[in-house]
Amino acid sequence: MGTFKIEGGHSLSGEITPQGAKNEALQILCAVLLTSEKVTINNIPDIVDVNKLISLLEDLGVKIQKRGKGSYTFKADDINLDYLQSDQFKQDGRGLRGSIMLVGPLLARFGKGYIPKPGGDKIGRRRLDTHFEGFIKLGAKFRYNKEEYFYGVEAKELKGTYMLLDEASVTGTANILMAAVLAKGQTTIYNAACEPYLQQLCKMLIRMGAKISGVGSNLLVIDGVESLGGTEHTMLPDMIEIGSWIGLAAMTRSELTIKNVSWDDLGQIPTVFRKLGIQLERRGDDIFIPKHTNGYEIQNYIDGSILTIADAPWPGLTPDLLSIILVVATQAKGEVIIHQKMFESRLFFVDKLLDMGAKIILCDPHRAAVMGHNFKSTLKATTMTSPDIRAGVSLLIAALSAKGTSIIHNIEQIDRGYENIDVRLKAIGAKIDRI
Ligand SMILES: CC(=O)N[C@H]1[C@@H](OP(=O)(O)OP(=O)(O)OC[C@H]2O[C@@H](n3ccc(=O)[nH]c3=O)[C@H](O)[C@@H]2O)O[C@H](CO)[C@@H](O)[C@@H]1O
Ligand SMILES: C=C(OP(=O)(O)O)C(=O)O
Repeated sequence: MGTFKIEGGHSLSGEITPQGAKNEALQILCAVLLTSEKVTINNIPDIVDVNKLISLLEDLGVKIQKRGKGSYTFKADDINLDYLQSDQFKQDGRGLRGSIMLVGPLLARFGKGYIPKPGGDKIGRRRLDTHFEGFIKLGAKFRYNKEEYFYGVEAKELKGTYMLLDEASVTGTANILMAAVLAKGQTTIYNAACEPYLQQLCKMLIRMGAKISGVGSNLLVIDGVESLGGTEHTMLPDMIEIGSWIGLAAMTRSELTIKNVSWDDLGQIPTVFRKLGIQLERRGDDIFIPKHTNGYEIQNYIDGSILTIADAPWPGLTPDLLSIILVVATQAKGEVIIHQKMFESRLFFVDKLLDMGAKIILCDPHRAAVMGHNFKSTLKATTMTSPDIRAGVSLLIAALSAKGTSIIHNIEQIDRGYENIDVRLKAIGAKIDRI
C-alpha cells in the first residue's frame, strides 16, 4: 500500500497544467475496437486506470504504438476473441470501471461482448442494468453467470430501435452508442447522458464515419453504418482535475494559474466554486486564482436561505467534484449543504475531516452540512487512508492546508486518476513525499 507524507500549512504558487480527461480516455480507448483501421489518440493521461485499459486492449490483440508522451496509435485488425473467455480476462477486466465499455464495441463488430463485474470506486451501488437493457433492445441475448459475476451479450445482428434509458448513465450511454453506430437502421437514445466525455466520443465516432445527431443533448439519433474508419483524437483537459486544483488553491490560500482548461467545456464548475466565494479569473483559456488572503465567503440564496450544492447528470454538476467542494467549504466563511444524490457511500470520508477538526454534520449518507472555519482554526494534521479517488484527493488538499505532517495511505486510489500528482504538486511548492 503506497503512502504520501505531507507537510501542510504552506502556500503554493505557479502554474499547473491539467492532464487529459480520465473518464473521456476510458471511452475513447474502447472505441478503437470499432475499426480495423489505425486510430491515433493524443493527451492520454498516464494514470493507473488508463494504463490498465491499454493493456487489456493489447491482450485482446490490438496493435499499440507509443508515439510520444500521451500519444499512441491503435490498430484493432486482428482481435483475439478467445481472450474474452480466459481466466486472465476475468481477473484483469475487473481492475477498473471503464472496462465495461469494451462490451458495446465488441458486440457491434464481432457479435459478442463479455465482461466480469467491473471495478472502480466503491462508492455505493453501481449497477449495470442500463447498459444491458440497451444491448437487449438492440437485439442482443444477455447472459449472466452469478457465481463468477460474468456478464455476456451476443447477437448475429444488431437492429436500431427507440430506447428511453432508465437513467442517464455515463458509461451506459457510451456503451450503447458504440453498439448502435454499427447497428442496422436507426437508434434513438432518449435520456442519454451528455457529459463532455460523451460529446467527445460522439465527435470521434462522427470523424470515423458514424452518423449521430443530437450531440450534447439527451436525445441521440444514430443511423447505423456498415463500418467505421480510422481517425485522430485529442482528449480534453480533465475537468475533475481542474476543479481539484481550484479547490487546492483556495484552501491553501495560494495564487495559482491552471493552464489550458478548455473553459467552454467546464459547465457549472466555475460558477459553483464562485458560489463558495472563490475568485476565478478567465485569462484566455487559463483560470487564474488569486491568493485568498482574507478567505472566501459562501453565498446564500437570494431569500437568505443556506446554499445547497448537489450533483446531477450533465449539464448539472458532476458528482466527482462534490468531495472536493466539501473539503473547500470547511474553511469558508458560512454554511453549505452538500447533497451527493448519486452515490450512497461517497460522503463517509467526512469522518477523517472531523478528526482533523472540521465542522460537519453528516445528516444521512447523501447529505452533509458544513460550517466553515473561515481560517480562524486550521485543520489538524493526521494519519488517514484514502477510501476512493476523489475522497483521496480531498484529504490530500485538507492535509496540504493543515498544520503539521499528515500521512495518507492507500494512495493507489489517487494514482488511479491523477498523473504523477506528487511531482506536479511539488513543482508548485507542495511539501509532499511518496514513502
Ligand atoms: C469511468 C467513468 O466514466 N466513471 C464516471 C461515470 O460512472 P458510471 O458511468 O459508472 O456512472 P453512472 O452514470 O452509470 O451512474 C452512477 C450512479 O449514479 C446513479 N444515477 C445516475 C444517473 C442518474 O440520472 N441518476 C442517478 O442516480 C446511478 O444509479 C449510479 O448509482 O459517471 C459517474 C456519474 O457522473 C461518475 O461519478 C464516474 O466518475
Ligand atoms: C468514480 C470515479 O471513477 P470510476 O468510475 O472509474 O470509479 C471518478 O472518477 O470519480
